[in-house]
Amino acid sequence: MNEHHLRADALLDLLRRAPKAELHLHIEGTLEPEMMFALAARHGIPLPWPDVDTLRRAYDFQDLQSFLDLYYAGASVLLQARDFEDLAWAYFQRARADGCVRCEIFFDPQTHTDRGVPLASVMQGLNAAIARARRELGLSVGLIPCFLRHLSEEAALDTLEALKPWRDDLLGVGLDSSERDHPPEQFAMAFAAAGALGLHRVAHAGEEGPPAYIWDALRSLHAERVDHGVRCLEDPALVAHLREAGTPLTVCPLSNVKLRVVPRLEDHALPQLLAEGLCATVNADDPAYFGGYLMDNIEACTRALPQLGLREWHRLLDNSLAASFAPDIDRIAWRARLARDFAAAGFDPGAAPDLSPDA
Ligand code: HPA
Ligand SMILES: [Zn+2]
Repeated sequence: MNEHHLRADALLDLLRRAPKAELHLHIEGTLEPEMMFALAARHGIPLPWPDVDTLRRAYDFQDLQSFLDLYYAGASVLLQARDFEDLAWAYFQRARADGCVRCEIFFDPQTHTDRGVPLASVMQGLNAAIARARRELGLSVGLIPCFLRHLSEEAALDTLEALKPWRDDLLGVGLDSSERDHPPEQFAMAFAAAGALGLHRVAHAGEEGPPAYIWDALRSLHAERVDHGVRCLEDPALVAHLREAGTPLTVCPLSNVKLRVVPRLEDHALPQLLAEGLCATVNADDPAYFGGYLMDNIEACTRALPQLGLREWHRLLDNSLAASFAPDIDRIAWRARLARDFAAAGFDPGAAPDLSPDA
C-alpha cells in the first residue's frame, strides 16, 4: 500500500479516461458468442452448441490447450472479408470506450488459410476496420500476424512469404498457440526473415512455458516484447536481465486466471513484476473468452490487488504507451497527457517522461 490512493469509483473513472495502449489482443479472441451465432447464421454453418448461453458455459478451461481447441473451433465462422471487418470494428469501438489511444492487435493467418480462407479476405476485412477506426475513432492501430507454434517453421516461413504483398500494413510478427513443447528457437529463421523485412518481433513466452522459453524468445527470436512472461519471476537472473534491458511484458491478468496460470486474481504477480522494476503492462488477450476487455482487466485488478496505488497504475499505463511501437511523436504526446491526468487526480509523476519504457 502506498500513500497515493483514490476512492474506488474516482480511480476507475481516472483509469478509464486516461490514455492507454492495448498491446496483447488476439482479434479472433474478441469473437463474442452473439457474433459467433450471427456469423454462423450468415453463412448457414451449424455450430456444436444449441445457443449462446450453452456456448458461454463451455468457457470453463483447464489450461491453454483446452481454450485453444474451442477458440479455433469458434474461428470457423469467419469466412469473408466482411466477417473480419465486423469483428475488428466491434473491438475497436470497445477499445475506444476503454480509453485506448493505441491498439496493436494480433491475428493468426494460418487459422484461416488452413481452412481455405484466402489471406486477401482476412487482410481486406481487417484493413477496412482499421481504416474506419483511424477515421471515425481517432485510434492508432498496428497489426501483428502471429505464427502458430504448434505448426512447423516451414509453415511460418510460407505464411511470411504470403504476407509480403501486405508488408506495409504490418507492424511486426508474433508467436502464439500451444506453448508447451514448442520452444521459440524452432522459429528462429522465420523471425530472422521477419526482422529482415523491418518488422518488429514479439513472442508469447512464459505463460505456461518455463523461464527458459523467455530467454529463448529474447536470444533466438530477438523479441522486443514478451507476451505474458509472468513465469520470469522463477528465474532471478532473467528478472535482472529484463529489468536492465527494459523489455516490456504484456501481462493478461484475467486470461491467467481463466487458463489456470494463477489460481486467483488475488494471487497474480502483477504487483511483484512492478516491484521488481519490470516494464509490465495490462492487457486483455482474448476478451470474449476470458471475461473482459482492457477496462474489465483493470477494474478486476483494482479490486483484487488493492496494493496497486496511483503510482503503480500510472506506471502500468505509462508502460503500455512507452512499450508500444507507435511513432515517438505520438508516444510523447500520450504520455504527457497521461501525466497531466494523474497530476490532476493528485499524483504527480514528475518531470516530462522520456521514451525508455523503464524511465
Ligand atoms: O493466450 C494465448 N496464448 C497462446 N496462444 C494464444 N492464442 C490466442 N490466445 C493465446
Ligand atoms: Zn495471447
